[in-house]
Amino acid sequence: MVNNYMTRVYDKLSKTFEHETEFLQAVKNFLDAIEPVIEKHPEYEDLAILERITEPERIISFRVPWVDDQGKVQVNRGYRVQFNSLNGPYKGGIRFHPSVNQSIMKFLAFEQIFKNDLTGLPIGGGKGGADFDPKGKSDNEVMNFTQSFMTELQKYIGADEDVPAGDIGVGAREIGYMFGQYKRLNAKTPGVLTGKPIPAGGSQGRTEATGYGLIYFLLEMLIEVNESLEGKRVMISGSGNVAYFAAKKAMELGGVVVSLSDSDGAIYAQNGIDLDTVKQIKIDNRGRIKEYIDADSDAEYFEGSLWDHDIKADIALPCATQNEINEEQAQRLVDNGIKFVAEGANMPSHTNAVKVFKENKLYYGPGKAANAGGVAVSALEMSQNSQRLRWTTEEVDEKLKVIMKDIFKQALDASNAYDLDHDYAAGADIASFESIAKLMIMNGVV
Ligand SMILES: NC(=O)C1=CN([C@@H]2O[C@H](COP(=O)(O)OP(=O)(O)OC[C@H]3O[C@@H](n4cnc5c(N)ncnc54)[C@H](O)[C@@H]3O)[C@@H](O)[C@H]2O)C=CC1
Ligand SMILES: O=C(O)CCC(=O)C(=O)O
Repeated sequence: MVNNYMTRVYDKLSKTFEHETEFLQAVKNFLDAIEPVIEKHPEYEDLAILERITEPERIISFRVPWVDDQGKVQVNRGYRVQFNSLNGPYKGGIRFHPSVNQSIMKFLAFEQIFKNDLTGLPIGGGKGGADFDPKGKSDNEVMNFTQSFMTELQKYIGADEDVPAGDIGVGAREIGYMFGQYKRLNAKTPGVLTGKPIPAGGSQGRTEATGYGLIYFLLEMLIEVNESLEGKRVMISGSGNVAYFAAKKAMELGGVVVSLSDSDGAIYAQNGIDLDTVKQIKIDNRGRIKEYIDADSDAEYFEGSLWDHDIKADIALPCATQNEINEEQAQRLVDNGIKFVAEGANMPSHTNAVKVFKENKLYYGPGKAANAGGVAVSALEMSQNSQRLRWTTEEVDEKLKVIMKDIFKQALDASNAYDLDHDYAAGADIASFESIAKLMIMNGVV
């Protein structure tokens, strides 16, 4: 970053929020990417475009008291970061994970502004969560916690104000409990949350959307350089919602998925993973991925990170969590033949890892663009709820394909316009920033 205005803004942020490492990382990556746009628009400095875009409209943080199965009172901290509502109601998931803090919430909400803009749908950027660890908790404990979380959160959300959904640790079960509690307190329509169970007003295809959308984005990356998914070896990390449905769609389209993981370790199956077994372990029984090797004697299990192992493959799809790939692990991927990286998770590749991908001319699809299918179908769920309609699985999937194709095109076109040689990360940032900056100017000083 050499532009003086940008440097001043970033320096101030890094002094004020020196402990918010993930937030600063996301902002720095973004500013580096949009530098050519700022150079073209010196008037943005007087309009304080960057100061405004990096300051959340508001951050809500709150106490979440609940009672565990032993009758003991537990307390967690909940958050909702309402970052930017220029494009519509704040939209973004709720994460339940012990690592949740203000920095992680702010980075996710910041990314969401641009991701949501790329979908072309009328949704602003937000994110929320709590430092609650669902691992090992009973169904009753999860419900107690979730109801207490919603009892406070419901004061700040609404179908036209802020529409949360799921993220790590929050799936249809948790959204169902949240929606039940919201209705009990407000007696309002379903549009207040997305990712709801289908009978409670959820959309067909939302559960699958992030993983499927990731593969539709990957297909565009492949087609652009005259390649296909057929026969390609695909490494996937994570084994949650995004990883599972990415694996399913990749296999359907001829890819060979050779790995999955969780926070304890990773499985590797040379000839491809059997997804029915994974479904039984991870989705039906909420178990650990290690159990897979009991059912598949050809598979191996490694403790620790998937990315620490030498696995020959063509495509890597990180679908677990932020900063899961560091510089050294990125170099290992390059050395093992990976040519395409598309991110299902949010910011899974550390900044230095992305540098390695770029230096080695890998095709790199950033999470902000590649994983936008989930929030896009959430916005379609909002549309269906407000029209009191239900679209079929096929209708939703068709719309998702069109949206992912369009997001890829926006990233590619912006990369071409600035002569960036297939830099889809910079392209996605530039395309969405240009659109948001225009909107900021139209809206006056807000
Ligand atoms: N659910 C959605 O619609 C969307 C999710 N994402 C992102 O995708 C990623 C995964 O989310 P979901 O699949 O929804 O969550 P999930 O809770 O269903 O699954 C998370 C997976 O990541 C693994 N994991 C968590 N921490 C880990 C660590 N430190 N090391 C290795 N594995 C770890 C977990 O074991 C689990 O397999 C997150 O970054 C999330 O923000 C992005 C867009 C939408
Ligand atoms: O569907 C949504 O609103 C949440 C999606 C989300 O959290 C994400 O895109 O990271």
